[in-house]
Amino acid sequence: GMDVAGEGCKREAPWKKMSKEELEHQYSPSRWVVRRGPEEALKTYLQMGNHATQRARASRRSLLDVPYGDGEGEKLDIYFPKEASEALPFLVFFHGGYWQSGSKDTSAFMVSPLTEEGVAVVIVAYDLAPKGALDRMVDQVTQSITFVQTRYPGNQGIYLCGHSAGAHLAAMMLLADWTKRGVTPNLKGFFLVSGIYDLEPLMHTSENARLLTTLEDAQRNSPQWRLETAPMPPKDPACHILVIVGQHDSPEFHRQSREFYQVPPGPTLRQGGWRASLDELHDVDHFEILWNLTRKDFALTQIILKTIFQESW
Ligand SMILES: N[C@@H](CC(=O)c1ccccc1NC=O)C(=O)O
Repeated sequence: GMDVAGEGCKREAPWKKMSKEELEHQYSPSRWVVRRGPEEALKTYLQMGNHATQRARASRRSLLDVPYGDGEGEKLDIYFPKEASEALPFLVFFHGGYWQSGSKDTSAFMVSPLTEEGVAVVIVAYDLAPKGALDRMVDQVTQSITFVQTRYPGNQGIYLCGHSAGAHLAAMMLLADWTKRGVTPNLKGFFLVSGIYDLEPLMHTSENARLLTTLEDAQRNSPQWRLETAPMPPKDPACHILVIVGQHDSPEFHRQSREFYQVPPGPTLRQGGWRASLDELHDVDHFEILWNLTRKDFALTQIILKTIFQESW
C-alpha cells in the first residue's frame, strides 16, 4: 500500500521492474487519454492552445516577445487585466512538451479567466532540446522569474504554474539560489500540473534519451532527488505548493506526483508551516487538465483563483 511519509523505509523504485515497452507506455501521456485517440488528443491540445492564445492577444492588453535575457529564445508574453495596475498578482506559466516541443505562442490557455479576475499572466518561452539542455532551461526559467520581479517590484505575489515538463521546470525553482540573481522573487505559490519530478526513468525511454546523457544530469535536474538528498527549509512558509494530477494520467505520472508531494517540501514540511497539497482532478487526462483552464468553471481554474485570492476571502 501507500506508505506514510516519515516512515523512513525506502522501497525500490517500481519503474525499475518495468519492461522497456511498459516504461515507454507509462511515459507517453497521449496513450492514456480516454475520450479520443492519441493523435487526436495532441492535435486538439495544439488547436485549443492556438485558439486561446489568439483570443488572449485579441482581447487583452499585452506585451509580447519581451526579452528576459540576451538569448534569442529568451522571450515572454505578459497579459494584463483590464484595470491598469502594477500591484497585481502574477501567474507565470511554463508549458510542457517533454522539453522538446511546445511554444509560448500556443500556451496562453488560462489567460482569459485569470485576467478577468485581476491576475496578470506571463507565458515564458525557453530553449527546447536539442538547442537547450536541461541546465540551460532551468537557468532560463530562473532568469524569467527574476525578470518579472525586477520589472514589477510592486507585484502582489508571483505564482508559478507548469504543465508536465513545465511543472518540472517550475518545481526546480524550489531549489533556486536567488542570492546569485540579486533579487528575490515574491513567490507565493506553485501550481504543479501533471508533472515529472524524477527524471531517471525517462533516461530509459526513446523520446528523452538525448535529453539526459548521464545519471548525474538526471539527478541534478530532478527536484525529487535533490530534495530527498538535501531537504530545504521553506524560504517563505506561507508559500503554497499544489501538486495536481489528472485522473486519467498514467500510473507513473500519479506515482511521480504522489512521491513528490511526500518529500520535503511535502507533508513533512507541512507540519513545519509549508502549505502543500496533492489533488487528483476528476475525469481529466494529461491534456484536458490544461486546455480546460480556458474555462472559469473548471475545478483547477477555481483552485488557482482561490489560492491567489484567499487572503482577501
Ligand atoms: N509525445 C508525447 C507528447 C507529450 O508528452 C506532451 C505534449 C504536450 C504537452 C505536454 C506533453 N508532455 C510533457 O511535457 C505524447 O505522446 O504524449
